[in-house]
Amino acid sequence: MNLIEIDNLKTYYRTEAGDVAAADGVSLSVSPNETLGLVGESGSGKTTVAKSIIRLLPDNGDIVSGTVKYNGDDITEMSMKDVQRKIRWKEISMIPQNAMNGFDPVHTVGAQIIEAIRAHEDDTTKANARSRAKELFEDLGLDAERIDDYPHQFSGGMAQRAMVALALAVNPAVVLADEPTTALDVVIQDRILESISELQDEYDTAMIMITHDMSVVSETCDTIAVMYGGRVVEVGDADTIIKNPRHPYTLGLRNAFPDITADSQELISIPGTPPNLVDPGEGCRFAPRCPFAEERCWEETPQPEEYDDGLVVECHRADEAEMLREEASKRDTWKQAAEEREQAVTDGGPDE
Ligand SMILES: Nc1ncnc2c1ncn2[C@@H]1O[C@H](COP(=O)(O)OP(=O)(O)OP(=O)(O)O)[C@@H](O)[C@H]1O
Repeated sequence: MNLIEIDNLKTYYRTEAGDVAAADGVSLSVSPNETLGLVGESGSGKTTVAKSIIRLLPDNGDIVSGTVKYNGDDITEMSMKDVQRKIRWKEISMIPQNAMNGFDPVHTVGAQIIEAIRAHEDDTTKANARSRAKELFEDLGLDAERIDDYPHQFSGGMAQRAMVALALAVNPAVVLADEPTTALDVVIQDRILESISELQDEYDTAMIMITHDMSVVSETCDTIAVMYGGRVVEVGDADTIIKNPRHPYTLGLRNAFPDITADSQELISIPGTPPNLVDPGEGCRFAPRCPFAEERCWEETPQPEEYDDGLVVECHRADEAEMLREEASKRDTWKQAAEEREQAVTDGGPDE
């Protein structure tokens, strides 16, 4: 049974330029003990999806349609009071992008973890909560004595680990981890990911791991959802997505982290820029950057389709995956497409 079930979620930000369709019809699900990796370039809508789940959107952000069900209850329909009392932190916790911002600077880190534990478990004594906080610190490779330090006394990596401790302290059913290891060195990154997965096994926690780094997801995730321009363009089993994806965008992303695949050694970035989410228009949002775009890709928005490898993909040409994989592994494919596009823009300019 799915713990979290997101169906056709649309979350928009109101701006002077118009509504930014940051999540534009996102459907996803997560079950207990599953780790779902949410990947995609900056601005693709990953954080928006996570913040929508626990209703932590900024003032100009609105869930305009769709549902987010937790254990069958639609979080989007709950009063904010109920979300705060019953869901946020207790059932679903979030490790934010910048851990330092997650802590209150005037209280010690330990005091904040102890308070979180006691706020959700009325019968836990302070001493018990304290020993649990210390245990978590140790699990995460932190010196247990440091729980009496203030947040500013921690380095970035330590604060990040302490944030993981805080997020896990209340044994939530779901943890939303937003780039939990960005800006940390590789050794600490590995250690954090390892600790998270150990604790996850112990408590059967489900996790949504947001990252732009394909190598992080390859190590930790069971399922991967690839976001582009506010939509999930490809989702399925992590191994399959990493080794044999179908969407050209995933193929492009994979090229940027060549160490995760044996057959592509070159580091190739995807030329072009992400779409404008104020008025994305008809057609595939990736078409302007896609080396394989045909006429219909510009005109018809591809709908999600499931293939026999279990992948659900939004691409008109996903059934030609073998050819796409072969061609996408060549630098020239991306370079030529970008050059042709540039030429078309020049040719198509206003007539003098
Ligand atoms: N408060 C806001 N007001 C207006 N637009 C916003 C706001 N927050 C985010 N956006 C826009 O919504 C889109 C999705 O942003 P989001 O932060 O969800 O993406 P992301 O994939 O998590 O990126 P990153 O990895 O940089 O966090 C982007 O175009 C972003 O500029």
